[in-house]
Amino acid sequence: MSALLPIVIEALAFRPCGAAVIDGLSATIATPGITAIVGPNGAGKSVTLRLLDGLLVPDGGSIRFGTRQAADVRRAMVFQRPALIRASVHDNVALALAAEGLARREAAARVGAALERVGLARRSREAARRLSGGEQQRLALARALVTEPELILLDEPTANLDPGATDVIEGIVAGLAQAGVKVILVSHNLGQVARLAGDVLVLAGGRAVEHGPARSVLTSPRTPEARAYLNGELPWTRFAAAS
Ligand SMILES: Nc1ncnc2c1ncn2[C@@H]1O[C@H](COP(=O)(O)OP(=O)(O)OP(=O)(O)O)[C@@H](O)[C@H]1O
Repeated sequence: MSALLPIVIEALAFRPCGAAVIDGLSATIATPGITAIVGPNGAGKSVTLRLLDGLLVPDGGSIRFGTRQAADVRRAMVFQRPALIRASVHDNVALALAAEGLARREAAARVGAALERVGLARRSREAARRLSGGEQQRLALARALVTEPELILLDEPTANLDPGATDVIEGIVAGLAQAGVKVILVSHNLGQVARLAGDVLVLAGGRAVEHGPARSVLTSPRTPEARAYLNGELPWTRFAAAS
């Protein structure tokens, strides 16, 4: 199979109501493993993930996935708040396979393997809505994994979770990356970014302001926008003070 990498984002624009939400974003994601996208609220991180997933269509620019046609890239996205149906844990995962037309036995095996991977195999008959927040997020991960994605897009997957549940999710995500799945993770948890990511892309105002190895971006950011975000400053305070 031809390569998924590099993912080349070029002059990407998204202007849903005239005003630019994504404003000429360019970046090349060339390394396997986990890429983190960070930046202040409203920077355009979630929209970028949706554009990468194909859920939103850009108004300009392009996203290329190695030598592959975008439509052939098996992608899955996990949202901050998992949208679950009123059904069992098993059926919530099986739903993701509905379009694949698999034989019942094969579908059941795939669902079982995905639930095993996130530690929910024994809970498969329970009602999904009765799971805790952390368990629901693991279920959302299983629903993404069952489609056997090459690229998984995670939008703040641990934003509402306690440290223990966060640790479990981080272990699953690290395992996916080790197994060769390309992961792009949006997170405000900079400790998590330091633990997981190989490279970090910083967005501000719908543009990429910095991109590099996690260690150097997190410890010595080069641009004022990245420094402002990573130092926990409110950017408008900083820039207003400078003007
Ligand atoms: N589908 C959409 N159509 C129009 N505007 C949108 C859409 N999705 C998001 N926006 C707007 O785009 C801007 C960026 O939103 P986005 O959710 O990408 O920010 P973010 O960087 O993920 O922020 P946060 O850290 O707060 O989650 C916001 O002003 C938001 O209201």
